[in-house]
Amino acid sequence: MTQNKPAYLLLEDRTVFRGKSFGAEKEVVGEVVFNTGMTGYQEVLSDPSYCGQIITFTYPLIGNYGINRDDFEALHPHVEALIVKEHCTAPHHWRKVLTLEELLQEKGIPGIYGVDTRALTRRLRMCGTMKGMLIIGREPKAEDHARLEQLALPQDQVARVSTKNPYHCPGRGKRVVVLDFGVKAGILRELTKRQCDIRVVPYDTPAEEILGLKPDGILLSNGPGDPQDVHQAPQTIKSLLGQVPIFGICLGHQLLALACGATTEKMVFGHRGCNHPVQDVESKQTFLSSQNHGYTVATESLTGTGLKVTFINVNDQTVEGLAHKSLPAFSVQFHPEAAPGPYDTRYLFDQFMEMMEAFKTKKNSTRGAISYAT
Ligand SMILES: NC(=O)CC[C@H](N)C(=O)O
Repeated sequence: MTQNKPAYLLLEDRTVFRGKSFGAEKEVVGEVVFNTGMTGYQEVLSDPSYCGQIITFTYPLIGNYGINRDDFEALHPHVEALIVKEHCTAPHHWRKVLTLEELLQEKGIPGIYGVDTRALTRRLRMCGTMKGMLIIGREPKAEDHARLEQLALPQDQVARVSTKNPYHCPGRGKRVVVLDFGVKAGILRELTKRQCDIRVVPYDTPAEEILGLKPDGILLSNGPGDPQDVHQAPQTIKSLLGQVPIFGICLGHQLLALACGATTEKMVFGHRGCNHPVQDVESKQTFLSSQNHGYTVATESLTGTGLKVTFINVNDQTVEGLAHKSLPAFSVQFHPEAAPGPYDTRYLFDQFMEMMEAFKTKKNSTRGAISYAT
């Protein structure tokens, strides 16, 4: 039990935040990012896209409804550490099976509480996300900072979180191959609700193997890290484009853009939370969306790619959605499956279903056509 040992977060810019330890007693290094959601800590903790990151929540009380059996987005959380103002030791909810601290201990994840998370968030907003080191039971030393500066953040997070073996979630409807870059359970849930027959395959599955599964559509999942580190994915997606309808979510959206020749860039502090407004460029309708990303598609790189912008972020005008102008492929930077967050954009899964149906109908009608020699 590590509760109440002094603990420190040392940032790359030498700032130190002091708090107390809870969860596992472990010194870790990661990219420190902030999430502005008021609820949904269990989904956030278990979202594979946070692999390698230390999360601080801007909401001051975390853990007040405990941890339940239903809301995990992956079997094992991949987050490096958690930083909160206050963690609740006596949560109350009828679905509660563990406290937040019990989960952190069980999964070997360290946490710090009692931190001025407002000041930490302001620092990250001003200076951008940066590397951080968690130190427990002793004050940070100059050598720690030197070590932190030298340590490179990992680049293999997708390989770490993607499934090692293909698996099948049977259904009566459309066959969807999910290219797993770190898929959230929420995405599979939305496909299952629509009766899809789902084949989840590892992130590095070759295009021929994917097409060999005879999919009606391909879903490019969310995932951690820099999209430019997933080297073979853009080439695979390029070979699939036009052959089968494609829907990309978050990392999947960024990889679709790379496959079409656009570029991605790192944002200063990213978008992580449940209330990010996005606007449909055509209808001008605004939706609230759930988001978790630190990279974005560079708007100026879209010229000549065949892609058009379908959604923009209302706060900073960054690209939030893309569609191919002539091929059946579209993508969003935000999370239509929510988990956690608002369900405003869940209709995009229906749009994917319609795209698969239209593509199948068109293919069948051209396959059966008789051509006459003239
Ligand atoms: N949720 C995601 O898929 C995140 C995508 C990517 N890792 C980013 O941070 O931008």
